[in-house]
Amino acid sequence: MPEFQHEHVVVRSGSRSGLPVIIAVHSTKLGQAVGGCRVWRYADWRDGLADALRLSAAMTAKCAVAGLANGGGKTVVALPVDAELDAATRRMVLHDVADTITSLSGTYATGPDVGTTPEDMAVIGERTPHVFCKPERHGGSGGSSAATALGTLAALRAVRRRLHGTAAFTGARLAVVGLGSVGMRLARLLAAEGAELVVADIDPAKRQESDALGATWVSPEEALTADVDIVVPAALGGVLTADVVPDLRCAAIAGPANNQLAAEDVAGLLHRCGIAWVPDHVVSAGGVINTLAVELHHESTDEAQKRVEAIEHTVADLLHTAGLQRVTPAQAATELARLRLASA
Ligand SMILES: NC(=O)c1ccc[n+]([C@@H]2O[C@H](COP(=O)([O-])OP(=O)(O)OC[C@H]3O[C@@H](n4cnc5c(N)ncnc54)[C@H](O)[C@@H]3O)[C@@H](O)[C@H]2O)c1
Repeated sequence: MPEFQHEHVVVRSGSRSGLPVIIAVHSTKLGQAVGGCRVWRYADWRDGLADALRLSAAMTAKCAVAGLANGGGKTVVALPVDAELDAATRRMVLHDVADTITSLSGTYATGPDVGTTPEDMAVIGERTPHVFCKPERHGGSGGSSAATALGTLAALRAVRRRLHGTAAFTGARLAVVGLGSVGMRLARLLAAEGAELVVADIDPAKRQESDALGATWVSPEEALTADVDIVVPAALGGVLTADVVPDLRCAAIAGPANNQLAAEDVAGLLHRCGIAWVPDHVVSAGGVINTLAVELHHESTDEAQKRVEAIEHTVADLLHTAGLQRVTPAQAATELARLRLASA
């Protein structure tokens, strides 16, 4: 039986919506647990619970590796597969989430995630102060995609330096898979720095802007297996399967998409094939770093940006340690998180 590693897990029927509201607090060893609020459809509410357990543990690792004085948590509202939330029901759900957060006495604060927006955080904020990323007009720092893109760029600089001895992107070849709010911002930043881009998205409407950036538009499968220096997964998880690894032609993979590995052991497989994979929780930490710097520590946007850009050093150190100790960057990140938690 797997060990129960969470400090506190609440599952309750929302008193207004009747929907399952799940909050998993994985760890408060380093400080208040933080993690987004996912409102998503599940075949079984227990799948939502499994998501909350897994994602809250990943938030603990993310905060620890990023050097934040926070722990990991996650909210999941498990909707039935056929559910459509009208505006009134959505408010009820968000107030149910807020009351569940209140019941945790400040040990956990939430923010946006899949299926929620900064506007939703303002609704949660009507009933609890423990919420980040409200829109700026409501006193929050808004969405985190820009900081996540900037942090990803910083991570890619470290990878680029490790591969080619330079952090400049001129002439570097990268494939960005997924041109959503993070991926498109990142593609713009990379194109502005002279990178040669291969890009993909399942939404053909993204093609026009990518053409304007001078990127080569291909299918998502072609982008993943493109002959480039670095593949940047920036869409959904599970893209790195054991089957796809032999077809990969890149030297490294580093992107913000959550849960890129279809199974844990794919990290070892990539390593044996000579492909450096940087864990997504390290690459995508820019959003949470920026939010906490601005909203919790009241730092200026410049100071927050410097913290986000420091992801370059975190990734450089992990790649260096992994090389020295002959372990995967994922193992090096796990060990770093373990040490930071142990010394808390
Ligand atoms: N937004 C953030 O601040 C943040 C922070 C941490 C992690 N992430 C993760 O980064 C990833 C991207 O986040 P986002 O906010 O840009 O999401 P988004 O929903 O704005 O964009 C996702 C994009 O991927 C495309 N897409 C979906 N399936 C695809 C496929 N199979 N192949 C190619 N493209 C596909 C979508 O059409 C969309 O354009 C997600 O995995 C998210 O969980 C985001």
